Amino acid sequence: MISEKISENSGNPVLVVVPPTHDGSLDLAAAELIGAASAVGDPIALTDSEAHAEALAGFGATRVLLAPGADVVAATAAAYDAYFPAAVVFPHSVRGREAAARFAARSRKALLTDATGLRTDAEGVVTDHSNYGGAYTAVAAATHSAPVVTVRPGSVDKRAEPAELRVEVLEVEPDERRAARVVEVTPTERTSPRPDLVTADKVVAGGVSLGSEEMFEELVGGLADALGAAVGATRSAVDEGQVPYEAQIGQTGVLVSPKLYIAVGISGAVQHLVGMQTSDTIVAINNDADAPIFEVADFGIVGDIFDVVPQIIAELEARNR
Ligand SMILES: Cc1cc2nc3c(=O)[nH]c(=O)nc-3n(C[C@H](O)[C@H](O)[C@H](O)COP(=O)(O)OP(=O)(O)OC[C@H]3O[C@@H](n4cnc5c(N)ncnc54)[C@H](O)[C@@H]3O)c2cc1C
Repeated sequence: MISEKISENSGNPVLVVVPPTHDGSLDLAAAELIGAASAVGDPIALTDSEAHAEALAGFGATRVLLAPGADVVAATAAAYDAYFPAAVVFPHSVRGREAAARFAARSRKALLTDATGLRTDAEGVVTDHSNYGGAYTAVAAATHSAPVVTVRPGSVDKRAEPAELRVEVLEVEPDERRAARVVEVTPTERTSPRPDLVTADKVVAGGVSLGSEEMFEELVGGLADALGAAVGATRSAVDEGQVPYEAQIGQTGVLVSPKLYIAVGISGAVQHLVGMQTSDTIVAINNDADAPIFEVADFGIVGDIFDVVPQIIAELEARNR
């Protein structure tokens, strides 16, 4: 059934795998993944849920493959064999990474992880990767077959034009091989009414120099609220108990890529930079003009955070009134 439809398929398919979520909602990265794939070909989305087909076409998937109840890796293999895409794209999320790695190992394809973009050169699909806090950008390509790519959330601005809804049910052979099974899901209780850190457009992050939980909340929280931003932190601020771990940004925290990132009293250690340096606009406030954060900042204020930040908050509050 599928092979009959291959001839109808557009020239250069790129398979976008949208992994199932624990609550059945559509993966937040879907639009971004389809946008990233559209830079190198015609995005074909693979999902386990018919309920998401319309949204995926709206994001630009020229075809939506449905594989309800199938293991995501087995479904990806079936979709690959049907369409021979130029690349197979997953989100760089916990589920996306796990599925991408299993598919790449099983199908013996190159795995290019944490890409910040896809494009083509004379030889085919290449991916961009930002390393060591943005100090180096690496370009990667597979030496054989289509690459399996995971895309960093929030790193691709491109969005595809909406496409006509074309749905196809994929036939997936039952697979007896071992697969990861989610045994239990315990949602973390969100304690803050502020925007979610990972998906926020604006982030205000603070460092250990805030000195206390109260001061962190007053300055970093206050500036975040004046801007409608999420609150982030360095590991040192978390280690000092100024803010919970869920706010930690960096190598051992979350990766963020907002439109605006304000660093309040943050030195700019490489372990922090890896988590935020793909932000569109970075503003740094630090009293040390030689702090490494200024090397990645678009705008810098050399000054004392205890002087500068209350003035910015007062100015924003006056404008918001
Ligand atoms: C394996 C490993 C993993 C790590 N993972 C992470 C991670 O995920 N995320 C992370 O953030 N870190 C991580 N770290 C820690 C990282 O190396 C740094 O120690 C940490 O990021 C520094 O945090 P900071 O900027 O708050 O503190 P500091 O480096 O101490 O910097 C404080 C800054 O505040 C400035 N300052 C002080 N007082 C004022 C003032 N009054 N006004 C203005 N500026 C002021 C100072 O000039 C300084 O630049 C990791 C480290 C290791 C070894």
